[in-house]
Amino acid sequence: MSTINIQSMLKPEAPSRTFISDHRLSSAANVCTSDSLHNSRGRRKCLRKQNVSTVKSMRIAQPNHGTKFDSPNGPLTPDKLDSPFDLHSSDYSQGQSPSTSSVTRKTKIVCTIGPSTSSREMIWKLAETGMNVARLNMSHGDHASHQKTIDLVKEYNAQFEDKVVAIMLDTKGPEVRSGDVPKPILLKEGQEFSFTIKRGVSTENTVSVNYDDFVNDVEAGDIVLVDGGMMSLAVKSKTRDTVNCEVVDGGELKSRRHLNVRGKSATLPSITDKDWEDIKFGVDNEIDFYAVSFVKDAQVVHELKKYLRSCNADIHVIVKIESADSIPNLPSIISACDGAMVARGDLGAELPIEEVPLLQEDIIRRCRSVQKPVIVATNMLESMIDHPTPTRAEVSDIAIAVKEGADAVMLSGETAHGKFPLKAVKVMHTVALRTESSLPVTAIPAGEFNAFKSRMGEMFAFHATTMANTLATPMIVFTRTGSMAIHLSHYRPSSIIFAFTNEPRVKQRLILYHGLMPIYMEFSDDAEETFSRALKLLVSKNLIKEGEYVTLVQSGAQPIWRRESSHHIQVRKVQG
Ligand SMILES: Nc1ncnc2c1ncn2[C@@H]1O[C@H](COP(=O)(O)OP(=O)(O)OP(=O)(O)O)[C@@H](O)[C@H]1O
Ligand SMILES: CC(=O)C(=O)O
Repeated sequence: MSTINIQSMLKPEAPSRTFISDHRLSSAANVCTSDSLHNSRGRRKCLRKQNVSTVKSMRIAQPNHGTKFDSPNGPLTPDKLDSPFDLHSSDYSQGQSPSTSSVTRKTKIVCTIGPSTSSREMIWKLAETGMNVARLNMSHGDHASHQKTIDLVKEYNAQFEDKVVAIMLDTKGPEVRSGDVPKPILLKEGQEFSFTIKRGVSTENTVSVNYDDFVNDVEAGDIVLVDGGMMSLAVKSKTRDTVNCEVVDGGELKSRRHLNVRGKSATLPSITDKDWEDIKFGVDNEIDFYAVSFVKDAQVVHELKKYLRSCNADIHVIVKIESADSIPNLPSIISACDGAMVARGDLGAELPIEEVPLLQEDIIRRCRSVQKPVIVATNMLESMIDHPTPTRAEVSDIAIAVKEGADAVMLSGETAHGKFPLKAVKVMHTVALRTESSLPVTAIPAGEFNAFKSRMGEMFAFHATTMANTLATPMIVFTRTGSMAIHLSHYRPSSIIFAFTNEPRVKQRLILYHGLMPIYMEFSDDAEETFSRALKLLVSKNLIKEGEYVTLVQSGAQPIWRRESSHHIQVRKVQG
């Protein structure tokens, strides 16, 4: 076992900017020297000599850009990858579950549950294929149908200590929609067409809209988008109750279609009366996350959090960035929330579509810098709603989100009402896994060094990550609040992080974070006994092997065995 203890960590030498060069991590005993650790033969010898070894001084290498180097656990590049080329469409038609180990995938998968996937069988298969979070879209379905899904997910979760699917309730928000039409209205380019706030109108040149301020919000010259841009109309004039347009891009206007005005957000409150009812439904069911639609400022997040505190509900708030008005307020919104979703559908309707990739990158960067999870959503495998294979552009889209460091990627219609929901999850899994395997071992983002000096948990997470990366070991952390696991996830170690917690809600929540595999376990007062049980459990589940080395982190805001020891990072060999 190699141990770095806190007393020796309090006076680190000044680190360099982007990597530690010849950074000395000293501890009480001197068993392995810097040279022996850096030299692969020496390192093996040293680690073989005794399973318990203490790191005296260690050179931590520059970020490894693709070069394999030896470690006690073998090559650093992941070796357990599924082949990206082993997809056979016949294996993944609806109802068949491929056996996919999602253990080594770090980017999480959110699946929207809908008619294609709401059965018990499909929830099970989605979970086994790689779903980490089940999303309930409150724009569709009713409480009875969503209740059924929640119960099924909870039934699944109750069977496993090392598997979990979190539940995310996505609010409908202040959506503006056209009214019901008995049959689709054909819109032709150049034709005049009007939206009226009068109820129940459906003629070949006018349809109702469900939002009275629509006439006040739009001006001549605005562009109205239907279904996120499938059709578009230019506003020409308006009266007290009607907006007159000319069709720019035509199509078939069906019932209750989503309307956006390019560059403008509706002046409706972000949380509507229906949303409050749905939020209460979420509280009653102890769901894990709200995805709040059309957040425009931090105020709405504060309001929701205040309500949740008043109900004593421990539910995290993910803001959906999809409203034009949210963009100038991104810093305060991200500071107020618990995580964010890049909701590219509405974002690309309210803002010019060419802004979407840039905003995606910016939102991911902002969330990562404050250790909050970020989800990239919409159209990721859109063609798989109808087809068994994705387009190459869709595959690249997933790869880009993974490279940008998103915690999660999301499927919408693909799993809600698509023909190939399991295959879509499998494709997402495989593409994410393959992309992750190509990423260089993390360089710590510039600017991080100043932050961790004053924060013990972050400092430990940083050094533990550097050690685990250097030695190519999985990480194991024990956490009550989740905070240390989140710090570790932030540094994006090259291996998976097994996060043991004795809090079921923390287990549920951690599944959204990059690289974390949360596992429920009771903690005893005896740290050694708890470590030993944790290692046995991982071995019994084939998650680690006997003889393998693991990096064990014992730290965080509330160290669990405070009386027994100080903060520790240990490297130890898994014993039989
Ligand atoms: N619970 C549900 N019940 C029935 N259909 C659903 C449900 N959830 C999703 N769907 C269907 O899956 C489609 C895609 O889901 P998604 O979550 O992307 O909806 P959306 O973005 O709100 O789309 P839309 O604007 O069409 O409502 C929806 O348009 C709907 O047809
Ligand atoms: C997910 C969602 O709501 C959007 O992309 O608009």
